[in-house]
Amino acid sequence: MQESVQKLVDAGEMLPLMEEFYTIQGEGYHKGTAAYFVRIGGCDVGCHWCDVKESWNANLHPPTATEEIINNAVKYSQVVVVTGGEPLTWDMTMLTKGLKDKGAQTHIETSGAYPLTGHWDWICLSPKKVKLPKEEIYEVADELKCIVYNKSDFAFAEEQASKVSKDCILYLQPEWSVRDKVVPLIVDYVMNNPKWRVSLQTHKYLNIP
Ligand SMILES: C[S@@+](CC[C@H](N)C(=O)[O-])C[C@H]1O[C@@H](n2cnc3c(N)ncnc32)[C@H](O)[C@@H]1O
Ligand SMILES: Nc1nc2[nH]cc(C(=O)O)c2c(=O)[nH]1
Ligand code: SF4
Ligand SMILES: [Mg+2]
Repeated sequence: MQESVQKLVDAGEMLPLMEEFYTIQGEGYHKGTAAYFVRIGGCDVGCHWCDVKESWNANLHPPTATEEIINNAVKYSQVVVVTGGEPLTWDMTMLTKGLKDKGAQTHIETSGAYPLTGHWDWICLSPKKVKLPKEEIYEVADELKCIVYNKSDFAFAEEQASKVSKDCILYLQPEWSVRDKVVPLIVDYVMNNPKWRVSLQTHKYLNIP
């Protein structure tokens, strides 16, 4: 990358944009709600079941002016979900300030593995064992969305739930490729531990992005 571009990316004035699309939030608390998704490339957390591995290598995604991302997003929706990749790889200050200045609600999907930047109306924290969240994000997470791939993920989810605020909404979401096997376990678990709720990737059932 050109040095001048690298500087702008470091400052959050440009971001490696992978894709952006207007759709229905499929997961978690806001599922069913129209939102504009901004997917930023770059992630080195390395979840083996990640459903967007094409996002990992930031160099494959063109550095795009943050102002351009903002001006485009607000044309479509008052709710903008920033995801990735891992958006907190980058400085989210400029992006979220610009979106909020234009009256948009800013939501983030994050593993929390990097320092929290940006001004967020909604933080969905989806912690990963392989790269744990930074301590600072637990107290400000609005929802905790733990992915269940096997039985050991329930213990990890409880550990993570003990770190968030009392108002944080707790979700268990099946890992897509093993959903038939883990959905019954999640259903049982939620009935026995009703502080948890089920989250499904409803967009995959609806065949929308
Ligand atoms: C692709 S990630 C991008 C944002 C951020 N890197 C993160 O992991 O939160 C968006 C959401 O999809 C979830 N996810 C990714 N792959 C999944 C899969 N195969 N099954 C279920 N959920 C998945 C993640 O846990 C996260 O909540
Ligand atoms: N419809 C839809 N809802 C989503 N919620 C979180 C997503 C993500 O990949 O971060 C996602 C996604 O990719 N599509
Ligand atoms: S942290 Fe998110 S984007 Fe990164 S590998 Fe895991 S699920 Fe995929
Ligand atoms: Mg997704």
